[in-house]
Amino acid sequence: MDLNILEELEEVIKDRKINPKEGSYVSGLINNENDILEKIGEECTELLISAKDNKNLDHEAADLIFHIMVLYANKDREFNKVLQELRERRD
Ligand SMILES: N=c1c2ncn([C@@H]3O[C@H](COP(=O)(O)OP(=O)(O)OP(=O)(O)O)[C@@H](O)[C@H]3O)c2ncn1[C@@H]1O[C@H](COP(=O)(O)O)[C@@H](O)[C@H]1O
Repeated sequence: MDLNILEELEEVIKDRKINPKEGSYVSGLINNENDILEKIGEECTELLISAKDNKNLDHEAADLIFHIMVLYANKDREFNKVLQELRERRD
């Protein structure tokens, strides 16, 4: 499993927060937690529909994970906490 992509993506998201970039999707969304949460709500619904239709599941799951990562960056919370949480749940 390629977990490096999560680290790379987290770095880009954090950088967009500190150094806003013209035309950047992340820069436009970050710092506005209500917008981020609204987007996560939409992405959850899109994931449910795609699962029921058996269509675009990977695309929609990636969208949801990405937006959760934006939320974590906005809260200055390491996404690694999620991975740690899963690790701690292991039997
Ligand atoms: N991984 C993503 C990523 N995933 C989803 N999105 C955006 O999230 C939005 C999702 O919106 P919607 O679900 O409403 O769907 P949509 O607009 O119809 O587009 P789809 O994604 O469904 O095709 C789209 O505008 C996508 O472009 C992303 N935008 C950026 N990234 C990463 O973030 C990095 C920085 O991006 P910028 O901030 O734009 O430079 C990029 O290099 C990418 O690695």
